[in-house]
Amino acid sequence: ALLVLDQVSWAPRGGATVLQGISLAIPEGQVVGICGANGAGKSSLLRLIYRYQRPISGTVRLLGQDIWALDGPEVARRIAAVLQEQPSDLELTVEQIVGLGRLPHQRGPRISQRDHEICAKAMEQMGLAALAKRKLATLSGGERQRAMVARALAQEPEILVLDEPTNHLDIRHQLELLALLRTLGLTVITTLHDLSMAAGFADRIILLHRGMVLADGPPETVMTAEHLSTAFDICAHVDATGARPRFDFHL
Ligand SMILES: Nc1ncnc2c1ncn2[C@@H]1O[C@H](COP(=O)(O)OP(=O)(O)OP(=O)(O)O)[C@@H](O)[C@H]1O
Repeated sequence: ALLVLDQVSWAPRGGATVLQGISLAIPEGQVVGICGANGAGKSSLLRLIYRYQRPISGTVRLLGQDIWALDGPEVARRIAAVLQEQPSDLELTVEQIVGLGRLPHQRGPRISQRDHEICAKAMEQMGLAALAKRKLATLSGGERQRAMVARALAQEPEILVLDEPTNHLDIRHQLELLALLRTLGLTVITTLHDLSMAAGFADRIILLHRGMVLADGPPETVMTAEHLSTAFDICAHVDATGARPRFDFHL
């Protein structure tokens, strides 16, 4: 497997355990959706994977190597994270933001022709070519979100980690983004709140519940009425007779 989490636990300093005993092996090219209730630990799990937070026990390994034994730029060349934009990003133009994705690859201060081409392609893929000179502050929420994805693509990673990438996107742009993510041939690990979207998109769903893996596997085995009722503390009904599962939820 490309990425292996072995008995990983995490807690904030002095705080209660947020993630406990997480073991996963993610093969190259797999598209993984992480689902679960608010506070289940989805974003915390992603932060361990893109090496922002260190597990308190267990290891996260990339091709057998503990990611904490790799240096920062090496991790950044191999794992890119798409997060919500930061306030400091807002004054930058789209092409500057996307250019930041090339930083871990640059040897000197100069941006090469190849870097330019890679950034142009990433902006093109995300439908941002016409917005290249615009400051992020002037863009709509969806356009900003697409700029953050373009930056990650410019990083040319092996693993793309995304935290709620469909936030702010209208339904067409949600479908387009998920379709694009599938065509990249990358290993994709993303949190998704929309269960129908997750079921239609991911090869594999990891359903978290109170910091532990409640279910892990193909959408049809994970998205059962029983699992969803437990994970979200609701009454779930799943109609699995069609091409895609249909969900019906009530309290
Ligand atoms: N740095 C931190 N310090 C204290 N508590 C934290 C920290 N990071 C996360 N937590 C707590 O850990 C739990 C899981 O948070 P996390 O953001 O991973 O959940 P999530 O599943 O992504 O939730 P949501 O769907 O609401 O985004 C929450 O109770 C949160 O308050």
